[in-house]
Amino acid sequence: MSHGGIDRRQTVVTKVGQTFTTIPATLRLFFHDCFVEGCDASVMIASPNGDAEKDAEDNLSLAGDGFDTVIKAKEAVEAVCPGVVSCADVLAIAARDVVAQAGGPLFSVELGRRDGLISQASGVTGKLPEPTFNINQLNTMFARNNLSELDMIALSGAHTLGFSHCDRFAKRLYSFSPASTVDPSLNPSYAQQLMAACPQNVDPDIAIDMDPETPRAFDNVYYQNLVAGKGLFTSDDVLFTDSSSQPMVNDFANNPLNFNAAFVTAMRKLGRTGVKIGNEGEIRRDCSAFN
Ligand code: HEM
Ligand SMILES: [Ca+2]
Ligand SMILES: [Ca+2]
Repeated sequence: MSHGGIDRRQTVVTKVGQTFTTIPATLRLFFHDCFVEGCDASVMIASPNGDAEKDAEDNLSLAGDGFDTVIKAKEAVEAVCPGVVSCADVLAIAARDVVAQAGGPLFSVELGRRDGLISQASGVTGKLPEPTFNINQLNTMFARNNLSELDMIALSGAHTLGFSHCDRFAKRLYSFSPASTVDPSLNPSYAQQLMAACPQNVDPDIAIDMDPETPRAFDNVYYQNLVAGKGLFTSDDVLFTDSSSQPMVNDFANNPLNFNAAFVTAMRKLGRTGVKIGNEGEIRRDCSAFN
């Protein structure tokens, strides 16, 4: 591998050493980039007017450590071979690297993406899944990005890592339905645990581990949690409660290697979403600004 590759990888390793959040933040950033305008680093653009993709409501919870990782890794690459590797490719590689650093599968990523020329907050509306989505809404949105139900279930396994703010699931604890304030599909002791961590009117900055068992390990415990009624969002929970997707959740819960293989396949497919070539894009010098 070139020195550019070594320096770039070292940048990610150093950043993870400084803060664990680097790992989930970078993985989620890749997903949010690919689902809006394709994998083109459109999510990285900073606008002085606060109207870029990253300013959209659905992107405000993207942790700064993800952006920081990509900007630093790109600088390391740029120092050795300027103008060759796009920010979109650096983001895809960084997402791969953080999965491996958390103990997940190692895999190669396809390269050659160009960086996009558009980044608008208004363009995000309706492109990203909501935690309240049911299985049909999830399947429809992933299918629009050429991802199958199996890919969707495997990619949801990213929730084996990282944090969520309380407001994203509070309704399941306090105002689920007229018949039951707590979502009956939640494991009762898990619901208690969530209520203790997220009392009503909690500080909106409080975030909790999405995987209550192994929050720092990229593993198949996410699926074991779903089987146990410990899926944090409705969009997680439905993967097990829906009869069409339940067999795949059981398989991933029981066979970590099947999960790893499906995750790698789905990440590669995700990385092909709306890829730009030639004059459809550019190789940005600075990931946060158009050239
Ligand atoms: C299936 C539909 C999905 C929904 C509805 C969803 C929704 C969410 C929500 C609401 C959060 C919490 C954000 C916060 O409060 O800070 C979150 C976090 C996260 N999501 Fe997803 N997500 C989905 C799929 C994915 C996919 C496909 C990936 C990556 C492959 C991903 C990776 C992550 C990661 C790593 C975090 C933790 C971020 C952090 O700790 O900074 N998610 N997701
Ligand atoms: Ca994008
Ligand atoms: Ca885990």
